[in-house]
Amino acid sequence: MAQKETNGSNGDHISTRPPPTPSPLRFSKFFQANLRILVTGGAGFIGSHLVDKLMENEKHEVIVADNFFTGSKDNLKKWIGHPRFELIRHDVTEPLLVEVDQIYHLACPASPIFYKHNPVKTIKTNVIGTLNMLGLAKRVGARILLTSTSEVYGDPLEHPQTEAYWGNVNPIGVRSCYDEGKRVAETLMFDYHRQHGIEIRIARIFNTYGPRMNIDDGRVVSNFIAQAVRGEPLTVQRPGTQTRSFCYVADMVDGLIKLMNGNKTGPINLGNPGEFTMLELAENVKELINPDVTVTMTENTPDDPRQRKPDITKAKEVSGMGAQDRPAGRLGAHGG
Ligand SMILES: NC(=O)c1ccc[n+]([C@@H]2O[C@H](COP(=O)([O-])OP(=O)(O)OC[C@H]3O[C@@H](n4cnc5c(N)ncnc54)[C@H](O)[C@@H]3O)[C@@H](O)[C@H]2O)c1
Ligand SMILES: O=C(O)[C@H]1O[C@H](OP(=O)(O)OP(=O)(O)OC[C@H]2O[C@@H](n3ccc(=O)[nH]c3=O)[C@H](O)[C@@H]2O)[C@H](O)[C@@H](O)[C@@H]1O
Repeated sequence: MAQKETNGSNGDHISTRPPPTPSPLRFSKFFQANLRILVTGGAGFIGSHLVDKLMENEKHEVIVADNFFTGSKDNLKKWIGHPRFELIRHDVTEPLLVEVDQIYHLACPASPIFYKHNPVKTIKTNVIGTLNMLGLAKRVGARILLTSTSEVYGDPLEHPQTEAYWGNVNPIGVRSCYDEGKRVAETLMFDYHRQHGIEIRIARIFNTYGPRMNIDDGRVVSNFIAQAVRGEPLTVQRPGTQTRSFCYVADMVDGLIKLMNGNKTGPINLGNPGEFTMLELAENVKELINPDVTVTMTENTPDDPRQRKPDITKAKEVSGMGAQDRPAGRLGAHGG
């Protein structure tokens, strides 16, 4: 079939190839909900909050597929046994056959210490896992959203980062299994979109924080809070002037749902442009939680990005997605 594409830099790539038709099984007599939604990685931090939000809509049926590497059933315990909810222990590096209308593809360890723990598995999850989910989307005619990352910009030489920036990424470093893995995942999404007409959405998520972060997964917000609560020194990795921009998880989930249901393919940056140095963050946590703790400088890890701040102009264009644009206030303002 003839196919025409526009490949604009404004997040609205359009393939004129019609999307695949839903499988007839989707409309079997067991079908009840208006929308059946698969969330891979739904037992994790962001995924479980996304499931909570999706389940609020009584017309949704939600299926979670997760291998529980970094996620936990505990995050979903309030939904286990619910008639509109199913939990499958499944590794996305293996094919999955389910009849769904939308796929939120989150499965991937996100904390640097976990994704570096088994880098070959991490890249398999990003590449083979995304291929499998795209194959599923093609077979059943589902729309698929990938949670990519600000790490696709690597150690960015442009600041703040717009979606048009191609990044500065080390292809052979210890973070490459994750950042290059996500870059390949984005490539696969666009190839399936152009070649097969799959309806795709790509979110480039910037550092997100909130309840259910693993206390011991090494991410900076949970590390500092846990250290402050225990009365231990806050470990700022050198030089401490590196920056990050932190988004509250409820805002992230709203952004993901709006992106999925809007008409832009992305990639679209999702995050809060409020930018902190790690030293500022430590001082902030200290002041809010335990003014008696000290701040200590420790060794950093290779290829740590020196600055990161999203340009969220495009996110704001997707109707009502300004929720991420919180003032660059104190992290505690959300009580998360
Ligand atoms: N949290 C952030 O700041 C952030 C930033 C950028 C991008 N992201 C992306 O968002 C997504 C969710 O991140 P998170 O912070 O909730 O991480 P998380 O580690 O809490 O959740 C990831 C989930 O995926 C599951 N998983 C991992 N490998 C899998 C596999 N092979 N098969 C099936 N399930 C698997 C884990 O068990 C876990 O439940 C990830 O794709 C991550 O790359 C997160
Ligand atoms: O938002 C993103 O795109 C990425 O952000 C994070 O990766 P990173 O920014 O390295 O997250 P942290 O491990 O929380 O580190 C943030 C900064 O804090 C510093 N840090 C970390 C831990 C600590 O105890 N002290 C400390 O100063 C690190 O050196 C780094 O500069 C996530 O964990 C990735 O999954 C995600 O894709």
